[in-house]
Amino acid sequence: MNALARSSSIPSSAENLWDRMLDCLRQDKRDYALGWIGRMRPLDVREDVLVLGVPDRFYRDWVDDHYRPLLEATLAKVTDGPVKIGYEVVAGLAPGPTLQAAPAARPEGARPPRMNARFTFNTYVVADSNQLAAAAAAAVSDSPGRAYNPLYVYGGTGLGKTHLLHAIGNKIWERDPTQRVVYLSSEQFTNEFIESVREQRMPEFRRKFRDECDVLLIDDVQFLGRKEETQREFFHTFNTLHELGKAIILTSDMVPAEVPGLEDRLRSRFSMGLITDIQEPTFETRVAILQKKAVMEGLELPDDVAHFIARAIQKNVRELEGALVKVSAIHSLSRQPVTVDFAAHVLKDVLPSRQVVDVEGIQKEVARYYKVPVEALKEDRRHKALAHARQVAMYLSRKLTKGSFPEIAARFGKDHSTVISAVRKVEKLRETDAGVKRELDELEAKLTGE
Ligand SMILES: Nc1ncnc2c1ncn2[C@@H]1O[C@H](COP(=O)(O)OP(=O)(O)OP(=O)(O)O)[C@@H](O)[C@H]1O
Repeated sequence: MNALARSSSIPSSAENLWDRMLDCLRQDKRDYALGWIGRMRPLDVREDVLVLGVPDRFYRDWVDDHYRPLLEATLAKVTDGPVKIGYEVVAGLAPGPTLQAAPAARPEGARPPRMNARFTFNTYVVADSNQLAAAAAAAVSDSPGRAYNPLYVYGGTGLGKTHLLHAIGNKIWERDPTQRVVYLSSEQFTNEFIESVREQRMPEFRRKFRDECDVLLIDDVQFLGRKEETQREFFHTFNTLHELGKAIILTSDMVPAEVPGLEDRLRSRFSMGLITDIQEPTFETRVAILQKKAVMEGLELPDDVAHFIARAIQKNVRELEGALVKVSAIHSLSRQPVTVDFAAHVLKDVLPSRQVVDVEGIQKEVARYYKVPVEALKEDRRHKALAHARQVAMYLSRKLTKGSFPEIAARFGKDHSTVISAVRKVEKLRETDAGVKRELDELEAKLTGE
């Protein structure tokens, strides 16, 4: 029996539940949402899902983007047990209000300015490289102002700091849209401060950041360095919010102690809560991120292509994402299948030439160099020259693609112990045999373009 029907005090029919939800929304003064929500029809209760009828897919996506948290919170109030909202398109239902009309009809329900609805915990891949930062961010969004105040997240460019900052703000706001979440970069804070001074609007500025703020999210806090007046204002903003138990979350590309020109009193304030870093993602994390983003893009991404891109772009998730978007866009325009060759071609301008090296490319180059057929590299023939070429190709595959032994072995139709012993043998030869060293140097130069 499903959770909705389990409790005898709970209405079992979809209509009954829906009426109670609408009453609840009116009582909670959420009438602004009824324009959209009120046009849906309760259809059914399946497992733990209340299924609502919507006129079309556009309507469904809009309602889901804007009202799912409110709908699920309201559903939780009128029933118990884990319950979710589902949608089904029903022809003939009245179409929704126009998009333009919607924000005016629901001003207090609008997402806080500058907040990106795409950056959520659901779309964030957690791995070793960001585990602590993600766990701390989740804790802060569960108990804002109590857990780790301030939370200070630092790390290199394009590694997901801004994403986490938005995820915290989105989660707090989605759970309770009355929470006043203020997000901006430290540069924007500086600009607003300067403008407010110039236009004599400081009381308004202080009201915004001190009185009308429950959660302050400041991105790239390192830009406060050497801005003395702004730092002074920020110091007082920080103290006021902190004393009131309001949550403060900061990101930066370095630890507070290293931010040039940052006053000591801010350094020590920034270190009062938790300082945590985000490291460069490992190969496995990069693959996981690509796979998640591919699902979001609606792109079917074969594993070997994900591995190829993840090997080529190692330091920056933004670039990783950019590469995937490019592959996806050109695939949908050209309808060409997504293969490693296709990705290498599409990304040739994005990737430095040494980065587009893959096992197939290495096999071709090595075969050409030793004047043997490519296919012979994948066979078992023990002819001395062939065995040498095969071992060199395995060694270079390991060195230049950073692929795992089993991955490389699969490309040669061998098992991984064969690749391990080939790599060891060539490593030794490189040190002891000047001829082999020269061959390897020449091959590497050809393959990497260096
Ligand atoms: N772990 C992750 N999971 C999913 N997406 C990620 C992850 N890390 C980064 N991204 C994505 O990479 C892109 C860049 O991330 P973000 O803007 O948060 O980086 P940043 O660390 O703030 O960079 P910068 O210091 O340059 O501002 C975003 O589109 C973000 O969604």
